[in-house]
Amino acid sequence: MRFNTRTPLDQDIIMKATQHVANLTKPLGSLGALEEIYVRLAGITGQLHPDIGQKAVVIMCGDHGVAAEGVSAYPQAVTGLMIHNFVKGKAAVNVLARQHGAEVRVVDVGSLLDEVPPPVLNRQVRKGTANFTEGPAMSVNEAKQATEAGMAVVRELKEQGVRLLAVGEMGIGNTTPGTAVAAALTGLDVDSLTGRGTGVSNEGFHKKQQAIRQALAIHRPDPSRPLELLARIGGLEIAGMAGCYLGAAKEGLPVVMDGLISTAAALLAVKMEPAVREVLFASHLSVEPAHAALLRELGLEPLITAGMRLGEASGAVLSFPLFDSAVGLAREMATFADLGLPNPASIT
Ligand SMILES: O=C(O)c1ccc[n+]([C@@H]2O[C@H](COP(=O)([O-])O)[C@@H](O)[C@H]2O)c1
Ligand SMILES: Cc1cc2nc[nH]c2cc1C
Repeated sequence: MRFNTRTPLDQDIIMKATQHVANLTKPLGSLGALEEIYVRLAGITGQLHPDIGQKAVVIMCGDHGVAAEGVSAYPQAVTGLMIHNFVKGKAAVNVLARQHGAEVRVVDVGSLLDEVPPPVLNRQVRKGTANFTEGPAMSVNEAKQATEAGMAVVRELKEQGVRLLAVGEMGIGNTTPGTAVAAALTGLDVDSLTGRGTGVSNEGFHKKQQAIRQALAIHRPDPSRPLELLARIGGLEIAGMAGCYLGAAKEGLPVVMDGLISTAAALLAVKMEPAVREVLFASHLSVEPAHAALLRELGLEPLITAGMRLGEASGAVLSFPLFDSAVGLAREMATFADLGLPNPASIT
């Protein structure tokens, strides 16, 4: 399957933005990652002064059959309970979204809930994945449906005026498929990639490594067939997030990833459609070891290292003020020309 995306970056604006940021009244390169953010936002939006005013966060939710292996510190019912918590506006991501002016869109692509509380979008493809230590997590068609649900949500948000997006997830057990996807895509060994997720016990940690190893042995996932890989060892919310990134590339919308699971979905989306890489931004560095490996593979540096491992797009939303700062600095700072100097090189 091909997901058509347009070529996102405007090279002419990139050149102008690079020149503009070099002419600001500061030592060359001294605003570090903020300069890169600004230039890339300009390239994606085609605007020398990018409009990222209207922001949204998408939280993809799904349950996992592999939870039956005892791989999480929390019971599976917490996925549904947290969906209700998002609706009440009481989860960490709701607080951060209020603080940083972002709308929260919760999408259920496959939790175990029989009744999905409004205004959560009910896009359940099935009620949780199958246990991937026994068979494929889902069918290729189900993975495709969940991916398309993510693409559709992003299209709607763009139409509603959203200009900067954060993507995250909720799904008890999902650091297990997240790590399996990371192992399959990076080729690194399971021992070095597996972390404790929500804080699983030693016993659970060994079961988790065992489950991942077994899944890789049974399914032999092929990185050159990302949709099939996603169906075999991924998850419904992972597919939904991959669709969000594909949608963002198609719509020319900058999109901020969160931790391990959302970054695994992003690398899958890049494997499906390489142009996705151009619209992706890393926010924080999760405690999960597989997260650093995935970011390395994507060639992206996290902005924040805060020892977080929450998920639900919390790290992504936390980074929003840095994006506003990047754009505000480029818009409001004086240039050397304003000080009567032709260009920064003439100062030395
Ligand atoms: O984003 C991360 O890097 C991250 C790291 C650890 C845990 N999580 C969250 O915790 C849940 C998965 O953890 P677990 O232990 O149940 O696999 C899921 O809801 C994620 O949002 C998220
Ligand atoms: C309480 C709780 C909240 C979460 N948010 C994202 N993942 C989570 C996992 C748990 C257990």
